[in-house]
Amino acid sequence: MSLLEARRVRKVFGGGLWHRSQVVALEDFSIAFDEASPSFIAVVGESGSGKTTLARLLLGLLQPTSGDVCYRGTSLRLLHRQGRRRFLQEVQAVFQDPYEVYNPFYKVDHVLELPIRNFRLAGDRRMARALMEQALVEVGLRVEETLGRYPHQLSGGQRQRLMIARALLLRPKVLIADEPVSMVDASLRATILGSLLSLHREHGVSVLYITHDLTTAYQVSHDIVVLYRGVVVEAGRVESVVREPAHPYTRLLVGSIPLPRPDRPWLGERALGQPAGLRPVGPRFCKFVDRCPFALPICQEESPPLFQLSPDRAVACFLYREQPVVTNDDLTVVLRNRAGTGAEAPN
Ligand SMILES: Nc1ncnc2c1ncn2[C@@H]1O[C@H](COP(=O)(O)OP(=O)(O)OP(=O)(O)O)[C@@H](O)[C@H]1O
Repeated sequence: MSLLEARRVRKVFGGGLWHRSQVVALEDFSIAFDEASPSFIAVVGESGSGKTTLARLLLGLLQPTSGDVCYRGTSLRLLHRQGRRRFLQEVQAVFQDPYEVYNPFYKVDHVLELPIRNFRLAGDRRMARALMEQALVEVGLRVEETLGRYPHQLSGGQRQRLMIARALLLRPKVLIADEPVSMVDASLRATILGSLLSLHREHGVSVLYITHDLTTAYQVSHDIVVLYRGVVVEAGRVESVVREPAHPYTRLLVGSIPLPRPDRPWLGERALGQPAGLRPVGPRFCKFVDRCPFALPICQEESPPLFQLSPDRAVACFLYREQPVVTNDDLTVVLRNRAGTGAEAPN
């Protein structure tokens, strides 16, 4: 049984009488995190692709329109008090702007004291202090420069690392990190991502790293899921997806970033070619059809299922329709087939 699992989760916003205003933020998304085999998965996509919606669904902050999110086999909707408490401890989040989490009237110590108290992590004050100091050191923060200060007295990067320290304190099994480094500068970015990596490697925490930035996803994650307008277009080992992108959208993404790849010239959007000029026909279609230079007539009227390119690689594109279809579009099958666990060194 998975620790945390999304099963064909779909989220539609808006609606009511005005169906035209509906937005399908996420379409039939499945993913699983196993306790025995921790993973480090990046979810990458441009603005509006459904990344934050996915994070909020997995954290139980949003209800799926259909499908379900389960924690240790039980739907989040049906968790009772004790199960919910365990979920809140084992599944932690780090968000883009940690400032919102802080109460400006309390010293930042409060952020660490609260979970220690709520989850009874320490027997006395001395033990609580030791736990706090240990967590700070683990994310590279100096105790004397952090404790005793107010939130505004810390830098954005320090506040973000403090949130990771808080997550670490609770010894979670899964960490959902939604754009954790998009607000910090390049040097801190490496430190924060390093903190996430050591959480994963040294404490066996599964990390879902949500980002619009393919470069950092490539640097830290083991697997990658590429989202385009709420749909998974490609998934697999980050190494193979980035080196040999299969979906035209992934090719576009990879071509638009200056990866440190001397063997591959920077491509840019034009290198992919002009869109084929096909438009959707009817209610179902490939979401990328209007931008795709390789679009086929079938892309106008059917949404492609995930085709399995190799045991650990899948792509939702009719260019690969000769390949077997992944049953139920179940990504978990593909990501579980990864050659090793996240414990091995990523790139
Ligand atoms: N509460 C909401 N009500 C209506 N529409 C919403 C709501 N939340 C998200 N959406 C829509 O759902 C889609 C996916 O949004 P989401 O925030 O998940 O994307 P994202 O990939 O995280 O984008 P960004 O990188 O800009 O944060 C978007 O079209 C967005 O406008």
